[in-house]
Amino acid sequence: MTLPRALTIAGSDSGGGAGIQADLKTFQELGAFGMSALTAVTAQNTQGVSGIYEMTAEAVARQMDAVLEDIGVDALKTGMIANVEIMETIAEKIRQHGVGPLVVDPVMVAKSGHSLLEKDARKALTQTLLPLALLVTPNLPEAEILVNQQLDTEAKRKDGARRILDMGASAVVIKGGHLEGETASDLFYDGESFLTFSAPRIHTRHTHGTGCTFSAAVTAELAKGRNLADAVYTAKKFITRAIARPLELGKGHGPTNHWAYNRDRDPEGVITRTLST
Ligand SMILES: Nc1ncnc2c1ncn2[C@@H]1O[C@H](COP(=O)(O)OP(=O)(O)O)[C@@H](O)[C@H]1O
Ligand SMILES: Cc1ncc(COP(=O)(O)OP(=O)(O)O)c(N)n1
Repeated sequence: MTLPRALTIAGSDSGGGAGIQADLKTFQELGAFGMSALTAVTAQNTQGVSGIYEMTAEAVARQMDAVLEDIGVDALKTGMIANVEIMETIAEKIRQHGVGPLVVDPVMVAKSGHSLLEKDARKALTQTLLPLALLVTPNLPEAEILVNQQLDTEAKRKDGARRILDMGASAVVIKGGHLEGETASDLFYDGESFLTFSAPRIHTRHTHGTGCTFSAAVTAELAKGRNLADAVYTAKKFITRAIARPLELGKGHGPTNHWAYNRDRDPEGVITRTLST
């Protein structure tokens, strides 16, 4: 038996809702064999981050070599990267091993407000990893930082998406979890067409790790050989179901429910995919 192989290069969330833990749970639920290269250990729960312990760049390089020289990957993603040295090492290893497709989740700040990427590393992201990415998945504040502009209208978000592609990524999804309104709409652009993936907004405080889970789901689907737009559609279904059935864990912003996707079917037609110019 063979399984599609997916690698996450990201930080550990001791609370299990985001980071490596969310990625591996998502890979498993979507039928991919999950592997990891740890960039940092965080002491974290539903109430926030109380400690960050970065790996050395050497440790990240050795983990990637170990996986890529032996097992190989069908798709990979990055999440929390912590600092410029680790970022440059990851880019170098991806080029050296010639692996892809790559999904870059440009994690900068946790919802609890804690910084997960040093400020000087934000600029480095556009020069190192974005040019290697098949897809980059910023949330709205991250997209605004990448293009250094407020993206408070759809027209501005489309312009922002074009500018992110100018930085070298092949496609982008600007995620809509931070938008106001009754739908959670994610804007996809691949240089040819804009697609909006929308789902009803779920009113819950348990949205810790939504971005990690979403990008991991895209990665698992790419590992299976799905095309990019279909991979994003499945990821949207996965995250919507995971948010819709909260586990009510912890005293703060609890994790989403990775278990729900395969066991708790949403009504047909909840996710819409709209083409626009
Ligand atoms: N309350 C919500 N209801 C429905 N979907 C949501 C909600 N919050 C986030 N999402 C979806 O979860 C995914 C992750 O988005 P977002 O929360 O913006 O990312 P991040 O965790 O990186 O801030 C997107 O598909 C977004 O539309
Ligand atoms: C270790 C680690 N990595 C990434 C995040 C950010 O996760 P995200 O999916 O953006 O969700 P929130 O934390 O913003 O809810 C993290 N917190 N920890």
